[in-house]
Parts: sequence; structure tokens; C-alpha cells
Amino acid sequence: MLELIDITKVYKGHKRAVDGLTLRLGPGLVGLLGPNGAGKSSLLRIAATVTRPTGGQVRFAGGDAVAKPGPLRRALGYLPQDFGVYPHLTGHEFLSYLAAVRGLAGRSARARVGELLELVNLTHAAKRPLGGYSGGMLRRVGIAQALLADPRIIVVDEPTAGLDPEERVRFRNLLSDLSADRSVLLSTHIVSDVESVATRIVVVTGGRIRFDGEPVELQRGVAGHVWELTVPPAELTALQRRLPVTRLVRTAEQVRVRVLAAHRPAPDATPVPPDLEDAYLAVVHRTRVTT
Ligand SMILES: Nc1ncnc2c1ncn2[C@@H]1O[C@H](COP(=O)(O)OP(=O)(O)OP(=O)(O)O)[C@@H](O)[C@H]1O
Repeated sequence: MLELIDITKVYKGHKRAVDGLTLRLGPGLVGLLGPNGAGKSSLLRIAATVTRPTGGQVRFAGGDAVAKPGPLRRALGYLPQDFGVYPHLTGHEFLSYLAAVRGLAGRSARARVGELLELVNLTHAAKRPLGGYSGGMLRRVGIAQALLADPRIIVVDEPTAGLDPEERVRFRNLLSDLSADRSVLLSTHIVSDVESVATRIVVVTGGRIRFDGEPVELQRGVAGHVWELTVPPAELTALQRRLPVTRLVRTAEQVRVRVLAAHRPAPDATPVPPDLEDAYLAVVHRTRVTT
């Protein structure tokens, strides 16, 4: 098990990006949700032993993974947000190169690269230079390299950025399959990335955990507080000032709005069952109001 205990990260200029955060990872897919700047990437870099925390402990298999990162590094695959490739290498060459860097060589490395290309559905493109790959294909190369050493823990930072909807779904399903017998920690600010696949959701804002639990539990927290109503376009700004709007659809004469409110916000508002996005936005909004 990977344990991040009371982690803080302070960058030069005194920005507290992570603020006393504790997270223990078991098997399954954990969706780390938070707005831009919440501290997700900082936390993931610490979990992947790329950055040292300013305070707190990272523990893995009973050892201190800050002082001795070796065991965690060998057990972990990491896909950073800004994953870069060599455009002149083919998919096969690039993965073979990274396999060699990580100490895999010879026949077993060739077999592993072939297996991974198959797993991420890139066998057909293996002999083409990476410079000609789409964003989705490059992300899949990214996940393949994270899996080279068959890691028990997979950490992926906003893996679906720049993917088209079909690629998003494929990527989500791949991570979900992988999480059956591994720990997957996936950070995103897009709720639908984790909606149907996360066994646990952790919401972070301002470097702190604001919710940690099952998706249904997150949704339960806003039951009875989500409403839909129709307003004339001229009244929309006033409504947005008054209440968090989670969705809106404009037509020529009116706007259909979904809002969060503890009590019926207007006589014609109808209560609707919350979805995960409503629940997430409610947590983010609450922390904005109280911090
Ligand atoms: N290397 C750095 N030096 C200084 N400040 C940093 C550094 N990295 C991150 N920060 C700051 O720390 C805060 C948290 O950033 P972080 O990238 O961890 O958040 P995030 O939730 O991943 O956001 P995003 O989705 O925008 O990447 C931000 O205010 C950011 O500007």
C-alpha cells in the first residue's frame, strides 16, 4: 500500500500547493478531482517520487519512500501531465528505448513492448514515427510506457487532456481494466473522466482534501439540493451571482438552468436527482465560500 501522510508542498514564493493532505491507496481506481491549481499535479509528483514533499511522509511497503524511493519507483508507473516523446522514433523504438533505460532488455523486453502495444491498441502504428501520431495515440504511448515494468501502482495526471470523445472512452476503459488488480490514481478536473470507473473519489481544493469516499456518497451529499428552472436571458447573470449554476442550455427566448440550492430557488423550479458533476461542484463551491 502507498501512503501519503500529512503531506505539504511549499514552492519558492511561499505558495502552499499541498496543505497537510493524507491519502492511502489500496486497489481500485481513485479519481482525484479538483479545479486548476488545486494541487493535484504536485501531489502526484510526490507520489511518483519525482518531487520531495516539504513536510509529511510517503510510505510504501513499510518503508520511507522519500529517503529510499527505490522500492516505490520499481512498483510504480507514472504518466506525467507534460509527457514528451522523441518524434523521430517509432512507437516500437521509443518503448524499447524506455524499456532499456529501466533495465529491461533482450527477448523479455521485446515481448513486453509487443504486449503493451497490443494492450493500448497501437500494434498497427508501431512502425510509424511518433511525430505522426494523434494526441490520443501519444497518450496511449504514455500509458504503455507507464506499464513497462508491470507496476502495482499507476499514477496518471490528466490523461485525457486533448483526446476526442471516442479516445476518452477507450482510455477510461483501459484504466478501469487495469485497476481490477492494481492501484490507479487518476487526476482530472473533468468529472466524466472518472464518473463510471472510479471506486473512490477524492476532491481536492487549495491543497486539501474536501471529500474522500465512494461516488454515491458524494452524490448523496447534495440530494435535494439540485434544481432545474427556466429564466429569461436577462435574469441569468443575477441568478449566477446568487447560486452556483452547474449547467445551462440556451434557446432563443430562454435559458434552462441547473442550480444548487438548499431550498427551492424559485416557484417554478423542479427538484432533480444530483449527478456526480453537481456533487463535485457543490464541494468546490462550498470550499470557495468558506475559505
Ligand atoms: N514548480 C512550481 N513552482 C511554483 N509554484 C508551483 C509549481 N508547481 C505548481 N505550483 C503552484 O502550486 C499550485 C498547485 O499547482 P498544481 O499544478 O499542483 O495543481 P493542479 O491541481 O495540478 O492544477 P492544474 O490542473 O492546473 O495542473 C498552483 O498555484 C501552482 O501555480
